[in-house]
Amino acid sequence: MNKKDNSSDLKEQEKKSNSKNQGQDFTQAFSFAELLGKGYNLSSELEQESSSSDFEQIKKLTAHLDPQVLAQLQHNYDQDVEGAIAKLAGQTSNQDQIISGFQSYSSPDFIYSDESIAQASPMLKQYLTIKRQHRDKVVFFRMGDFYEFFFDDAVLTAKELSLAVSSRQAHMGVTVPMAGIPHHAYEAYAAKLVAKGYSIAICEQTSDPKAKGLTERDVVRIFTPGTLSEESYLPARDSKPLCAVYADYKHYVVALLDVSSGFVEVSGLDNYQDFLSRIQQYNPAEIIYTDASLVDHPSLAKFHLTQVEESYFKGRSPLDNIKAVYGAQQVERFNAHRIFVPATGALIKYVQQTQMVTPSHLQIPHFAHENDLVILDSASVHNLELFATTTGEKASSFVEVLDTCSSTMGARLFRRWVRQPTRNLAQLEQRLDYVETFLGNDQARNKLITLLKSLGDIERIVARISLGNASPRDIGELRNNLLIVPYINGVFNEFNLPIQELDELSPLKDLLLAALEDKQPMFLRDGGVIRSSFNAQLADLRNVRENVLDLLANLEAQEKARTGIETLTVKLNNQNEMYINVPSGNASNLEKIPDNYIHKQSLKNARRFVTPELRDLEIKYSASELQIAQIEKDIFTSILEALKGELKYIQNLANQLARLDVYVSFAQLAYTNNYVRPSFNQQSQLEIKQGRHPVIEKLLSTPFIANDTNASPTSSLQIITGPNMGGKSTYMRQNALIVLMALIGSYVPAQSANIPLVDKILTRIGASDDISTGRSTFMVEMSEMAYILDNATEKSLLLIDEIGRGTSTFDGLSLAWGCAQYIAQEVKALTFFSTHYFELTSLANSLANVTNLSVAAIEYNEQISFLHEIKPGTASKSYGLAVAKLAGLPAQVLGIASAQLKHLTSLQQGESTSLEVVEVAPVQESIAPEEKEAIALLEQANLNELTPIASLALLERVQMLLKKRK
Ligand SMILES: Nc1ncnc2c1ncn2[C@@H]1O[C@H](COP(=O)(O)OP(=O)(O)OP(=O)(O)O)[C@@H](O)[C@H]1O
Repeated sequence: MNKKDNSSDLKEQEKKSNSKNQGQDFTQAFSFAELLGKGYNLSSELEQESSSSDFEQIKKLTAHLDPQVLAQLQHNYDQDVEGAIAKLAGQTSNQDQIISGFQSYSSPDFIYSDESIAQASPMLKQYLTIKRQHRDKVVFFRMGDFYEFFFDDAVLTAKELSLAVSSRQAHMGVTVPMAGIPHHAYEAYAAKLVAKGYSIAICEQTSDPKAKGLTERDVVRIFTPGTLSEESYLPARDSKPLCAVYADYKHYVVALLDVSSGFVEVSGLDNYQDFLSRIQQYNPAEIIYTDASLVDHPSLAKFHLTQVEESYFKGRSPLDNIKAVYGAQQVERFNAHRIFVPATGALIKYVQQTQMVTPSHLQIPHFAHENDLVILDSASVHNLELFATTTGEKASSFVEVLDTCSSTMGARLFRRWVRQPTRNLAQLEQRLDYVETFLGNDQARNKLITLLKSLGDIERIVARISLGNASPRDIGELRNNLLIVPYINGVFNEFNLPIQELDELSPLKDLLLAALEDKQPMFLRDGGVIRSSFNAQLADLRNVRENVLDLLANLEAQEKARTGIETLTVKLNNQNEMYINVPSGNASNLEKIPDNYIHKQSLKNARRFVTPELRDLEIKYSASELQIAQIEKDIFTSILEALKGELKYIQNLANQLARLDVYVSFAQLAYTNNYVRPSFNQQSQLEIKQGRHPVIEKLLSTPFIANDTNASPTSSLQIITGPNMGGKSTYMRQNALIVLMALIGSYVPAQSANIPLVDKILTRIGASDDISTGRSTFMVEMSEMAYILDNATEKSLLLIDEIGRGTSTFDGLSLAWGCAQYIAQEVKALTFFSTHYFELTSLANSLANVTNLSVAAIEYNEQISFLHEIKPGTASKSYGLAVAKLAGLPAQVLGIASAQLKHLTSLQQGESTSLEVVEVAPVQESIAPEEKEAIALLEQANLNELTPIASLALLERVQMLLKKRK
């Protein structure tokens, strides 16, 4: 659209606004109101631009509107943007109208060229210069009371945030769409965009907007999906971490940072597949990289990938950044792990660049030692339903069902542990010792749960203090939490074993107790943050404000007594002026006026005076409001500074509380669900007595059948056969989940469990097309299998469920056999291998480390009943037809299938040569005539009229018929 079109748009609006029902045309009026709102706020700058004819037009157009309608719309717009927009969207019925004419708009690259910037008006020049540096972000450009969006950003925000888009004068022949939001509502809008995966640059006015000339502007904060610390952008019980990835010729590195808590972890992997798995495990909200080939893999396509300059990762900058944040001591530690430097340094720089401060809350990086890591491939995370079920539902996932943490800090730590199981034995035993201790006293544990439930999110408050966006409410919350800590320490004494006490941070607590009012406002500007008792000047000023009328009354009484003028009054007017009023009708009054009264004003019936004392009070009173705000601000800032100095200790306390919460919740889980403490071994032995599936047992309404597991290097490959629906997948998953639970330090659902410290849990369960990468079911299956065969070791745990289903029977069987034999002979990992190919069970005849297991089922009268019991040996048959019957397949189909099954069996035994079409007569209704009669009797009975006796007779007849049927 060019300028001509644009002005014709405005003419069209003018025409509409002149029409009789202009007041009812909400949509139209709304956009005028919006324009007007912008016009007011932009006026000084727009008017300075020689070519601001559009501004003139806006003024002209809005002048036609009924002022009342306009005022109301303006008010709606300011008070309730969301509501006004929703109303607008509702009335326009379709979003296209809101962005009329801009659907296919795209601003050309040349508008960011030097030439374009040179030709732009001053304000646009400023905008383009800033936007040129932030092309990949939506720029929130502050203009007066609004944040404005221009060009593509305007069209994008109009679409994503349902804003009305207008256009200003064209630049270089290119239409300039613009949209805007009121500044005070920006958080909600920004949160929406960030949730949709956009990055945002907030550009503020950095010089006084009232001063002459162009207001200076600069980007003060960048929001990206992985660098958020504000509560409104983050899920409470999970984190949105940032990852940096790097590789040299030998190693792959993933560095993780949770900006909202300061947690940093770096892992080095020696192969690309493990590197990919590690990223999946972390599930970052954003990944930064410089080398594109490193992230060019379909499994990473779902992540928000941000390419940064090479200097983030290379040269001196990374080490300098590490030094700036952690000091020389940590640099030495990094010297021993040089490969960790680039990615860690890049993380720090990215946070500096987006938050515009050097973060002081980053925790000492945890180097994930390769010997401690347990790799979970993405198939395991998916198939073990750790964070969502395979159908995408969150509520019945492992973490949701087992998260009983009392605080959000604990809930996030629990999820982090689930993502990062460990095989560091000392660490696991220490966690389990705590769980055991807390399990030891139910009453004390319940007290701890109550206390932990009242905790706020200290971890995130620490991050906000460090990044400079902590609110008074945050600090009030911190104070309240510090008050709880001594009580928690008190409960520790009730347990049998000694528990290290939490640091109560008493000096800090005392400071906050003394300084902060009991209740804190959200914003400092709302006032009432600091206690009067904390600062004498503040007390004095508040006293003046709150007690001014009393003070004046006292003064009045005092002056009356001193002067003897009975009718004298001391007044405060609307302009905050104070004076002594002496009625002048009585001459004796005037004679009594003392020397220190200074004449202020003479009225017809009175004279007004001030005294030095009264003037002091007046000055104090007028200035008190601003002074109070200033004093509160100064004190609050100094408190924040004090807290920054103690950040490490507060963070340490937050970490301790989070861990405590997880231990207590593990103890509570163990108590309510009858879990047991696992033991560990390095010999790849998995021995579980009466193991259960931790999630299914909680969701089933019927009792869960517990099963034993005994796998070791002498029986490392366990082939499981049995009917569909028999419980094979459940059994395999339960084994993996029990191992995983043990490797995060939890008790496990079993009577006893001896768990191997496995290096990887790799899974191949179920078949699904991967539409996103265009791979067929069979291709996905084979790729996953290839990864497993390539990466599994003797120390791994493998779950393989029905490999070879997506191709012909013989191909499938041969492939399944090949994989099973290779795993048994070469990989030697502990493997649960479920299959419907009975042929595979004969592997056990020739390979010593292969064991056969089967799921028991009973078939009676063509009905199948599942026992869900796992037993040694091979299943006698597959019961596929019985299950199909259960599922309701037509009887005729079952008849054909049954005949073909017989043929196939004889074919295998060489008795016949090929399959042929089988004719099966339409199956007669399997229902007996007696049953039919019984049903008809029940159907026809009028229950409203049946007497009790007749009902009994009917029941008797029905029962007799059913007994008679064959
Ligand atoms: N041990 C158990 N105790 C109670 N119910 C169970 C048990 N194991 C499985 N089930 C129930 O049986 C259902 C089917 O189990 P599962 O999916 O494990 O069977 P399967 O043998 O793997 O079947 P298929 O071969 O068709 O994949 C489960 O959803 C669960 O409700």
